[in-house]
Amino acid sequence: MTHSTGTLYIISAPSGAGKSSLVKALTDANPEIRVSISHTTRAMRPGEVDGVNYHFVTREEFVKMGEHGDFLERAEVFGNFYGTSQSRLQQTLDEGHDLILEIDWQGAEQVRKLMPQARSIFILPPSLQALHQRLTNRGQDSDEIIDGRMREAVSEMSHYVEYDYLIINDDFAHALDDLKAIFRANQLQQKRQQVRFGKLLAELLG
Ligand SMILES: Nc1ncnc2c1ncn2[C@@H]1O[C@H](COP(=O)(O)OP(=O)(O)OP(=O)(O)O)[C@@H](O)[C@H]1O
Ligand SMILES: Nc1nc2c(ncn2[C@@H]2O[C@H](COP(=O)(O)O)[C@@H](O)[C@H]2O)c(=O)[nH]1
Repeated sequence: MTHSTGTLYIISAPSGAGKSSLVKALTDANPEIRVSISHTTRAMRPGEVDGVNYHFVTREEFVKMGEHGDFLERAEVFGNFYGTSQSRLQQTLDEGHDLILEIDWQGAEQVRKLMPQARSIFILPPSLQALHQRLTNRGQDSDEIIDGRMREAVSEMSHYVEYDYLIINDDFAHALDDLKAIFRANQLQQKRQQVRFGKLLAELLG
C-alpha cells in the first residue's frame, strides 16, 4: 500500500518554555511521530543519555561534521553548538513518519529556506516570571546558566511571528491538546491531498 511522505515540523521556544515536555507527551501518545536527535557540544546534564537526548560531541567533532556538510542546519545557542544531522532525515520522511526538529529560530530560518514545505510551531510561556520559575524548578542548570537563558529569552520570543502556529504553554494539558490538533489537522490535509491526486482512490480500488 502506498502512503504519503511525512511532514517535517520545526518546534521552537525560549529555553524552559516546555517544548521537550510537550513533544515527549505528543510522541508518547503518537509513537509513529519521530523526533530528530540533534548534535551538541553542550555538557551532558545529569540523567541525559548520549544518543537519546542528544549526540554529545566535542567542538572539533562538530566543526568537522559541518565541514563535511553533515548538517541540515546548525547554530550557536547559549555559547554551545547545536545542529541537525541530514542522515536518516529524508529516509524517515519517505517512510511516512512526521518528524520533529526541536531547534532555535536561527536553525528554523535555515530549514525553511531548504524545505519550505516544513510546518513551524512556536511555544511561548505565559510570562517571563513563569519561564524563570520553570528553569529553576527543572533543577538542571546553575543560576548563571539560567540568567544567561533568561537574557536570550526575549530575543528568541521576538521571532514567534515567523512561525505558522503559536501555542501558549500555560496549562500543560491545554497546550498539549493544541499541539495534537495541529498534527491531526495536517494529517487530515495530507489525506485530502492523496484523494485529490487519486492515490487513495487507486489504493481503495486495488
Ligand atoms: N505548562 C507547564 N506548567 C508548569 N511547568 C511546566 C509546563 N510545561 C513544562 N513545564 C516544566 O518546565 C520545565 C522546562 O520544560 P522543558 O525542559 O520541556 O523546556 P524546553 O523548552 O524543552 O527547554 P530547553 O530548550 O532548555 O530544552 C520542566 O521542568 C517541565 O516539567
Ligand atoms: N539550531 C538548533 N538549535 C537547537 C538544536 N537542538 C537544540 N537547539 C536549541 O538549543 C536550545 C537549548 O537546548 P538545551 O537542550 O541546551 O536546553 C533549545 O531551546 C533549542 O532551541 C539544533 O539541532 N539546532
